[in-house]
Amino acid sequence: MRKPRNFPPGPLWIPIIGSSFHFGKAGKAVRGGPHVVLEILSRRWKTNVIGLKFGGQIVVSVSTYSTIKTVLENEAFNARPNNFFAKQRTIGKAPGITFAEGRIWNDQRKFLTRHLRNVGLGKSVLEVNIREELEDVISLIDGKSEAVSIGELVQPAVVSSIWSLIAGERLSRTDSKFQSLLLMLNKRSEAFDMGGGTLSNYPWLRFIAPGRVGFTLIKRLNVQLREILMETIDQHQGTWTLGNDSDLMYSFISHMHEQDEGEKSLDNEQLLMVCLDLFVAGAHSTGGTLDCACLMMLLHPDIQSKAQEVLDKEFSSSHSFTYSDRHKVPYIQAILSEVERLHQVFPIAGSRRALKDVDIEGYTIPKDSTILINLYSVFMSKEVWGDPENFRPERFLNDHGKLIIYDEFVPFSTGRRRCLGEPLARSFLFIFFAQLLRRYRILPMEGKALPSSILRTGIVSLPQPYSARFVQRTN
Ligand code: HEM
Repeated sequence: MRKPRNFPPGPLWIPIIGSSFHFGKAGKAVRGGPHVVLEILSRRWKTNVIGLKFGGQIVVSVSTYSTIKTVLENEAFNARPNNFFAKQRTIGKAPGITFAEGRIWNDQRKFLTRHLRNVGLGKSVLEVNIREELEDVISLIDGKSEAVSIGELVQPAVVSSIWSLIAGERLSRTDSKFQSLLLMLNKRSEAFDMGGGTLSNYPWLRFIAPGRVGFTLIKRLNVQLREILMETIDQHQGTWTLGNDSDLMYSFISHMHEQDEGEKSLDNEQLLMVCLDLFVAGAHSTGGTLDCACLMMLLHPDIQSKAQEVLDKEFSSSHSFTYSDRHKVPYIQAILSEVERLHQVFPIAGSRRALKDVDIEGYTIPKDSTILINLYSVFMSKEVWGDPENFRPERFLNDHGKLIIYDEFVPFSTGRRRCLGEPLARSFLFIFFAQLLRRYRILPMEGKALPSSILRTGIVSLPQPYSARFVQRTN
């Protein structure tokens, strides 16, 4: 295939594999994931818009804040790629929320935003739920005499919080349903890391090496996840009564009853996919960010000490944190912001698809191209941050110690399709982080090398597994 007319510059296309060879070659020369390679290519070609082709897919990567904002605010980029990866993640035929578009996306987005506002965000229901999870994590840490792998403790807590919002019940960590859900979500994420990109670009590989590209595992996990979620959806269908919107499943069933005669888009399949999308989008991202925040405290003891001084000054040791406490401790918010900036769990924000031919910075992006939004380029911009490679929470504070809101700080993306769960993620991160730091000194393991701050790149970038000592503070 020849490059389309007025296509953005980028590496040479080779028959069948497109830019993969040159992309891979550029990748070998740098340390870091695809976002780093895209940034290098962008500099090499002196452009914010790079044109690529992976297998049969035309891909365009955009970098720098102004170009990214232009793309994210353009309705013509408000769809997601419709490739093999997208089809595999949908289990059945329903689009859910993350891969929905057009009228269904609009409806589901409005419905979910309203529901999350009503039952959760800013309401005590959500905070009670987060606090219960936190107490569980604290009891597990207190029960350990030595190494704590905080990532392994907090990720189940996020899954459990999301489950409570969805199904209105709290599952104990030892509950077999919860254990299966957690295991499957983790394995599914690993399987997509292993094969997601390859399968999207070369879907025919599933016939040749289904095991190696993760296809067999993805299929099996889809069936198992479906069973767990459908069982709970069926229970909700059986017990639903008019006016009971106490959890997301009931609320969705009410919404189903409201849909126009003959309208078929809202059904159990769609509810199943919405639930799965919330787990997939929210669990590893929120858990991974908190894990990173603890790691940064371990690696920067001076910053940890300052954070603890700030917390000790404002709150007693028996204080139970709420999200509104954040206003009293901007330094804690600054630390979390700096973690989100320097260690992005999504260095490439959710990919988009061009709904028509669109001109960006003088280049023509062909209809149906996949657009990669390289947030890494924004967060590592020298022009914006001066010293982007340093972990320096103070950059988020003004001379009066108040939080600075930067336009360029968009870890949850921007535009109409930005993250739906941001307030949930932010409440979770603040309450957990503040309470853990108020209670524990996070220390390295004695006699062991310090853990690395370089993240493992995958669909979500996460810290490499590490252990720390969580020593209870005395005051
Ligand atoms: C630190 C945690 C999180 C980060 C950094 C994050 C970041 C993002 C980003 C960058 C996107 C792509 C937006 C775009 O395409 O422009 C996204 C989408 C999304 N996120 Fe989050 N997210 C987090 C937590 C959560 C949580 C807790 C939930 C819900 C439980 C959630 C639900 C979603 C959904 C449903 C979408 C797709 C929205 C749509 O397509 O309309 N996220 N998130």
